[in-house]
Amino acid sequence: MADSENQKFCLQEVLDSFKSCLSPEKEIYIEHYVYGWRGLVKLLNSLGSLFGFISKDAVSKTQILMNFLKSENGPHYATVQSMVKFELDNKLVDVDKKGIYPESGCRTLLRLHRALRWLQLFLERLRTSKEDEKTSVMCRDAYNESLAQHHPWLIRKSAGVAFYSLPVRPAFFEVMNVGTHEQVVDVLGKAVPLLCEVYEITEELYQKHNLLDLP
Ligand SMILES: CCCCCCCC/C=C\CCCCCCCC(=O)N[C@@H](COP(=O)(O)O)[C@H](O)/C=C/CCCCCCCCCCCCC
Repeated sequence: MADSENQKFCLQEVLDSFKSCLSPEKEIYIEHYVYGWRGLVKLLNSLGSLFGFISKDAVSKTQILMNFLKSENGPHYATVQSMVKFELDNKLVDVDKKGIYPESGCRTLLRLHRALRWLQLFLERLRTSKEDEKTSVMCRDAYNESLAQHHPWLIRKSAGVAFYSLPVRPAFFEVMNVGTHEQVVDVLGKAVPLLCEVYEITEELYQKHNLLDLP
């Protein structure tokens, strides 16, 4: 595991990464998008071994994208928009069924994009919840409304078991590392619309190119 994934989680840092990933022309910089996810993985790693399989998958997907960025084709992977154009123009995406490009940038980012919807729904629930509401229920409901539709039975069951071990809301707010609970709610109020914007831009782009069901 990279050192950065062992460091202390800070919600503000994650927010800053997702903020930096949007260009003035509303292009999405993959590097900052990946930093945002890596920041979130720090929190996941602090939640215990039941979340290990989720963390492993998130790390592997961010690593695939980073490897593209560092490759000789790196400049084509600067933004989600340029990646989509490059991979489609050069037929580097398995569009209908898995084939010779099982780890294309487009399908890898799609998995994180779907997870971003879960995150958005979960954070909005956290933000508007009352002190005694269960984080496991908020997380499960957000998951069922989003990612679960794309996961097989075994993953859904394992995720469900992990959710039960989530800390209670006040403890979760402490882990965010941004100060008082009012401050956490305030930062969440900024984070949710930002994640929503990044999500919508990607969703529209993928829809336009028929990429929303990549195998
Ligand atoms: C203020 C922050 C509070 C929230 C912090 C959340 C921290 C979450 C960090 C990372 C989220 C994990 C992202 C997971 C990406 C999953 C991508 C995916 O769908 N992968 C599946 C399909 O991939 P392929 O097989 O097609 O390559 C893969 O099969 C999935 C494997 C792992 C299971 C994913 C379950 C995701 C559950 C949602 C995350 C729950 C984390 C709860 C922490 C509060």
